[in-house]
Amino acid sequence: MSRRQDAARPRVAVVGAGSWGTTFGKILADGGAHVTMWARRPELASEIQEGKRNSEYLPGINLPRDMHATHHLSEALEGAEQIYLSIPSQAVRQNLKAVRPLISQSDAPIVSLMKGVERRTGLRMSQVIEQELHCDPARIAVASGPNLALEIASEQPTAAVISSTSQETAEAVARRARNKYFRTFVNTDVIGTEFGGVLKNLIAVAIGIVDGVGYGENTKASIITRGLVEMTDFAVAFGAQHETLQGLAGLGDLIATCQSPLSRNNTAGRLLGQGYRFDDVVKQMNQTAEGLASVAPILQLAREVGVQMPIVEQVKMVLDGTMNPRDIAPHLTTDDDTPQGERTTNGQAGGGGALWRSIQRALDQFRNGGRGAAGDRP
Ligand SMILES: NC(=O)C1=CN([C@@H]2O[C@H](COP(=O)(O)OP(=O)(O)OC[C@H]3O[C@@H](n4cnc5c(N)ncnc54)[C@H](O)[C@@H]3O)[C@@H](O)[C@H]2O)C=CC1
Ligand SMILES: O=C(CO)COP(=O)(O)O
Repeated sequence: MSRRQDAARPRVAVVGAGSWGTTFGKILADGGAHVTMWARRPELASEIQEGKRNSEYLPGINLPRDMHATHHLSEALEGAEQIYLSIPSQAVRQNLKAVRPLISQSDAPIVSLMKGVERRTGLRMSQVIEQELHCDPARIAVASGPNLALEIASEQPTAAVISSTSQETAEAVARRARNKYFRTFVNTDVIGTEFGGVLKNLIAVAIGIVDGVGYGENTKASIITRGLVEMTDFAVAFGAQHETLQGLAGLGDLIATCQSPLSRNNTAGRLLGQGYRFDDVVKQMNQTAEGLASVAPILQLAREVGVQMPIVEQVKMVLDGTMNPRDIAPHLTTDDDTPQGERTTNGQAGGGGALWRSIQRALDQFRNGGRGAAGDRP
């Protein structure tokens, strides 16, 4: 590609050059954008810029020849029409403080690729972005779904959902963030989409734990199924749509993360199940396992709205060293003595659920102006 052709392409910035940031940069570049990655470490920026590799996070992957990288934030953000953020959730606020003065003249959409909540505040990443950048929520989007970085970097066909309270923002981002191997749907349920990504990490830690102990498929299927109920109850209590949790950002991501040894949350859980202590697990993980930091704030939020999360509670006890990993599986309900009904939906269960879903669909179509944008609706 000539310099002139390169300059004519829409510019986007990706802040964070770990496994997901770099993979998303590749998605965007393969979709036709002029991508500049920001890497915190100069040596990583130069490996991407010069060698078109990120050997620490994406071994064996060749990055697009026209993908750029810098360790100067101002260079990465200059002229960006869309800005994607992919840094560990606990570091987002401090990084946004550096981003803010550099984009004061810009109204570019800000897209969160992260799947954690802030430990100190319990806030979702879109809320932290809104606070730190003082921007209209309609400018913020989040991307989520069954998106194990290394598989996508190998160009295996994958779907994701882009969510924003503004349908227009969601569609603009979804149009940019797609290519022949990466398909993006849209929705306007930011709460459900973000919480889906956060909560499936906690269930994936539980799955890792029982895997590490040596339990088999029945145990894992039981935890995945009951885990989805916990995820749904929690997210709906905070205003999410039930259906979002059945879609790519909920069930889809839950399946991928719970099944794959590529998942860092699953891997962290497996080490705990094998008997490693929490501190040793953290030392062994050289990549981000968001679930470990999200457990405590999620349980705090659950208590505030009166939602019971027996599986997540047990994950916390294993992390704290107060429960033997072997004991996690039998306690799948909150009350082991009294048999519970197998409730799989929230308050709109039964006949009301179908009616509710058709009302939601009608509302969605109305919001889309009858254009039938590809919503992520099962
Ligand atoms: N890797 C994956 O398959 C996927 C990850 N995600 C989410 O993407 C987010 C980022 O995760 P990954 O890229 O996987 O993590 P990673 O561990 O691969 O990379 C994190 C990057 O952030 C940098 N970093 C660490 N501390 C920092 C700080 N204080 N300030 C600035 N940069 C810092 C690291 O140097 C590294 O480049 C997480 O929220 C994760 O849940 C979402 C979908 C898929
Ligand atoms: O979010 C992911 C897949 O969708 C990645 O999961 P891990 O962070 O557990 O690797």
